[in-house]
Amino acid sequence: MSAPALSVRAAVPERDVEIELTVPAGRVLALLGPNGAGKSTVLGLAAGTVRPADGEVHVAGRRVAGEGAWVPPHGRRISLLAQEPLLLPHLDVLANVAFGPRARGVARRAADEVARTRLAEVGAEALAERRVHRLSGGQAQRVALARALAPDPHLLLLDEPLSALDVDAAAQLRQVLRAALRGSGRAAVVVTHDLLDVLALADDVVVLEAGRVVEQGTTAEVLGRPRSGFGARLAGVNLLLGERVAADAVRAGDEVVHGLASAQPAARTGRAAAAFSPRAVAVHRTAPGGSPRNVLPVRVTGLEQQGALVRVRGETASGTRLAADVTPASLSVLRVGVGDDVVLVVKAAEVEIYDA
Ligand SMILES: Nc1ncnc2c1ncn2[C@@H]1O[C@H](COP(=O)(O)OP(=O)(O)OP(=O)(O)O)[C@@H](O)[C@H]1O
Repeated sequence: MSAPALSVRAAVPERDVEIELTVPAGRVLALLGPNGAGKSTVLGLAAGTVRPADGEVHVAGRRVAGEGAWVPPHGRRISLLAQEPLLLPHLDVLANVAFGPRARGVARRAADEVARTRLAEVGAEALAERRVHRLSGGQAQRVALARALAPDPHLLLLDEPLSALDVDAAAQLRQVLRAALRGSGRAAVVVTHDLLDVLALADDVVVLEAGRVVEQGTTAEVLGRPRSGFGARLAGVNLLLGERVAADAVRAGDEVVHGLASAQPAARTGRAAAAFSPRAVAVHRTAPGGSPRNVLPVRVTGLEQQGALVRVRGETASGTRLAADVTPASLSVLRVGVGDDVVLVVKAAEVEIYDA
């Protein structure tokens, strides 16, 4: 098996970042997390713009940072595609894309050949002779992608590559990126806030919070069974994390939530998650009597339209954020507003319980 494209086990104490993660050869990792979680720091550790105080960084099996080792950015064979295309304004498109191979000593004709192949790959071969200032935002970002791919890097770093584009241009470039990455043998780390990028591009997901990895797995695992608040919001589910008190029940803060154990638990106790869809939740003013349902008191923190439904956002006394998607009609009967105390009600049959 070939060495991982990237492995990081590093501490950057001045940023309170302590990270361990691996990008296997040929795979695409989505790096997710709230602002200030440490995503840029991880990219910097890989690219060589951030030095770890402790630990090691390996790129394609080579130690590029660690005690007694330091390979500067240009020696790492890592390409970056950032929000802005960062093209050289005085060169035409072909020369921009040929620049990386040329800098690695490839002869001009061969470098131009590589550049044309990469431009064709991103659907921009017709732009080869164009001056950079005459490109649209989407075209420039395609060219920047071709430029990033041209030196045949060990690893591609994508730092919110679509966020400066309008919706249509972003959708097009997402497909171009998908074609360039999925199943190509290329390895990449993509920092994004967009679920569509994760779905289109990522084999694996790492979620960072406050400088630590809080969740990692394949994209299907993380979206199917999130184990962090951020992962749950991305997956669009409600998540309560706590201690298992029975095969089918989790204590989270003051609440015990009953559900269906989706798999044989590893143990009768231990950390567990209770997850359920906002669509499975009803909103009441007071707890309804009768059938055995989970009743979760929250204070309403926001209301927003969600397609034909209204999303009611709330927070439990212990600070867990939950959401319910209800019809406008049911909400108008309740007359619920921000700041009100309500109860969210969900049937046990709608709640999935799993180890966390
Ligand atoms: N140049 C710097 N010097 C010192 N601390 C920094 C520097 N850059 C970032 N930090 C701190 O390091 C921590 C991690 O920041 P980082 O920029 O890696 O997060 P991020 O996940 O990329 O955030 P964002 O989504 O806002 O870009 C934060 O606490 C931040 O304030």
